[in-house]
Amino acid sequence: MEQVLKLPILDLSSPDRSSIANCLRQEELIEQVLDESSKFFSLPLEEKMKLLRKGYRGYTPLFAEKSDPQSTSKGDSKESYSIGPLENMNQWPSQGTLVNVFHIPCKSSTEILPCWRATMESFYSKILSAGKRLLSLVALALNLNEDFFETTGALDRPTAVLRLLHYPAGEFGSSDEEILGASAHSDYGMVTLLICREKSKQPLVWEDVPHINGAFIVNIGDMMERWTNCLLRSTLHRVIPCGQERYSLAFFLDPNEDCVVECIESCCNESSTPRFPPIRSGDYLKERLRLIWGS
Ligand SMILES: O=C(O)CCC(=O)C(=O)O
Ligand SMILES: [Fe+2]
Repeated sequence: MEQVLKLPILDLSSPDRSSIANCLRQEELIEQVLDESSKFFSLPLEEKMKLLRKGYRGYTPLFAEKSDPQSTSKGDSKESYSIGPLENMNQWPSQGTLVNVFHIPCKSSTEILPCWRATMESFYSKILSAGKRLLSLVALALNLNEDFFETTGALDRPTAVLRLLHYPAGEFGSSDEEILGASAHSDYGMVTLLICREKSKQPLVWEDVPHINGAFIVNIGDMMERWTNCLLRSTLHRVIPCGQERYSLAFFLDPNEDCVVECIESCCNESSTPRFPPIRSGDYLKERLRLIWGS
């Protein structure tokens, strides 16, 4: 029998939580982003390869990433395109100019995707403010000031990345090789807001996370787990192929690269001492990304 995980559903649509509520009401925009995303992924491979990932931004082709670096498979059966941050470009020397972030100047892409950049920028700004509001609620839940993640500097030029994901349909592995859409992993940062168009089936040992229209799935990331001394646990998750094409959008809201992530005072005491040494967010992220890309 299929098991579906009963996750708590947080309704943030009360008037005093307007920025999140406004974002969650953007179902039309979300559909547009998914449409624009599918148009991008339907471009010929050579067009997409012109936009190959620089740093973490840009196009990552099929099998180029292993979300679980220990996996012996040839890679995840997904392709992705990562965007962000939109401003303060100098913090990522590899990223180049604003135009390069979107890699749009190639003529055919401009013609095929006239609304692409505007749609992504609009969605990026909205999901960023929703993520920030969500973090203020996390802070309140931890008995901290609402602006805790602002005052630590985490949200001052955060490492916030919108990732468009496409899992093509089809059998990719030989019978003795298990190829997953995304091999098992937890996300690395603070919180991830996830939207998907198709729901994927997980075998019994994993639990199926249902998609609800107009809602995000929220994953706690590893840096949040370190900050809270495991009070908030990061979520191990994966995507298995279900024989159908699948599109999703993941928004990773991670701290400013210079932010030092160390156990929050209210999350440790004499019997629960800090489990992790302080780390600089940028160093931690760089190492985790090096492992999944193998470079
Ligand atoms: O596509 C999904 O549903 C999950 C993607 C994911 O876990 C990731 O990119 O980190
Ligand atoms: Fe993930």
